[in-house]
Amino acid sequence: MAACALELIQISKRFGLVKANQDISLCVPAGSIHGIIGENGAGKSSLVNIIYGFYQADSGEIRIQGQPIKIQDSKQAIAAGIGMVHQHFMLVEEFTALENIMLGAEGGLLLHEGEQRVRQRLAELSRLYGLEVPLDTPVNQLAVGVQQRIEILKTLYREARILILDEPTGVLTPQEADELFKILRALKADGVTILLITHKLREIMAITDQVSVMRQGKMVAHRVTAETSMPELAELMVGRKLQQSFERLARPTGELLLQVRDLTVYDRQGWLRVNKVNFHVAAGEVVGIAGVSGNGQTELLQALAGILPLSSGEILFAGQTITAQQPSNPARMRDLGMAHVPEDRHRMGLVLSFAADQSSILGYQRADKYNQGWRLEESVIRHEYAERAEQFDIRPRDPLLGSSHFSGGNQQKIVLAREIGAEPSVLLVGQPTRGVDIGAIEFIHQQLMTMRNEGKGIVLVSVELDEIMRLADRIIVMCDGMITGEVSREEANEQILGLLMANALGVGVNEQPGSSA
Ligand SMILES: Nc1ncnc2c1ncn2[C@@H]1O[C@H](COP(=O)(O)OP(=O)(O)OP(=O)(O)O)[C@@H](O)[C@H]1O
Repeated sequence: MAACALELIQISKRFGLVKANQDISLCVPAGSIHGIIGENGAGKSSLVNIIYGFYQADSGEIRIQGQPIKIQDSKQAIAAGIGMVHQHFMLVEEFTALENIMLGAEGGLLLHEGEQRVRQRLAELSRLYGLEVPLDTPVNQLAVGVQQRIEILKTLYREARILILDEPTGVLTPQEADELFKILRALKADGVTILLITHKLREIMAITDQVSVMRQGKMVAHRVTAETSMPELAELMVGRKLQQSFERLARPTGELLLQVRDLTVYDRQGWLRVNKVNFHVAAGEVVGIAGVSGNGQTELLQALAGILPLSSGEILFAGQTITAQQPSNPARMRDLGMAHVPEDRHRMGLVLSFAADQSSILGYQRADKYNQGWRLEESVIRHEYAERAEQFDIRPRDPLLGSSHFSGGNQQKIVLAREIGAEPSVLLVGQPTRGVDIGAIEFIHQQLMTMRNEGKGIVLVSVELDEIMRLADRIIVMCDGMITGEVSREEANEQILGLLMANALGVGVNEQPGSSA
């Protein structure tokens, strides 16, 4: 086996009472792709944040190419040849790709001559590893997959030879994930060492050479990928066998809960995002909305939740008609019985500086049960949070811990527990299991199915086709803001959905098969 490009020796890290990492030892052989898996809160992000200098280990040693090294900040990590692509990108959205890549690399924006040099180098890197990136477009106009390529390019421009990716496919479509894997294989072929954190065992099997399993802060197993299997890894991660199916009551769908007619929505930058969309949701059904991310699904959910204004068309919900002239807002939609789990929990689902129990009532803080005169009823909030944390297995249980201090998957559970706990008649849910471990995915799917079986309506946006096909009764596909098709649960398969996602059938504005009007 090749020498360790990166070696960890008995790394430990505590946050208050939480032992995030306990005596972690790991050797990542040079030029290999090494996976790390583990449940939410197992300590994966903490570990890579230590390697990248965001956190300091309480004890233990890091060695790069056999040499012990102290990494006190990200500058030192970069100088040691380590690059990191975070779960949440670190790009300045208004800047172009080029500006982002240059930012901080050579003291900010360069003179024209310098810029040409940078462009040349980036062109070389792009060619070498298949990293196509439009350099002069502001980042906020680029698809998520492209933004991620910018992050990778940025690390390579800084000469990273060890690349850490923290859940890189959580935000990608299957096609974008395939692209990423091609890039990772090209990097590996060139001798780059890759450390990959993911919840997706299929990805582990497809791309890694070795895999290490973490549980509750400890490293519990190492395997050569070719010598293990998904069931073995799943069991090592959660310490039990997973249930494969859940109860889906065969029930006739009920009354119409939500109708959307000719809905057109522009985003805050003035781009047309939702283009004359028609669909409905009945009681007792999950309507899945599939699509490559960035094709209007986010804005559709936001318009339904009262966050984005309608440009034209109407939403009929709970006896109310919402139009451009008669707009709504999030508080009113909540009062009417619409709950929303936003796709981006960091920006919209939580206030990161709030304690967990405060985040758990966000948006519902005006409800009578939480208020006593002018004051918030803290004991009621705390009691309710304790119940939800127990039910959703939010770890750690501490209601006073800041929301930013929870692991990604546990933050997601806080948001889900709040919105499902509000007992809406329609739940809008975007990427419910992004960053969530397989045990928790099973639990969340079960919760959504229970809501459906109880006669609630669910609009489920997900880039995970497996998830949509598992949960949805009907699947609507969006491309370029339009509905390009609708398939029943029985008809759905990856090929059909893939074709509709690419609008290969060339559906236009006036011939939407998803129309229910
Ligand atoms: N800054 C912090 N302050 C307090 N506790 C923290 C902090 N960062 C992490 N923790 C805690 O450390 C533990 C490990 O968290 P970590 O984010 O490393 O888990 P993870 O395996 O990456 O989880 P996920 O898959 O959900 O992203 C968790 O219990 C978390 O709440």
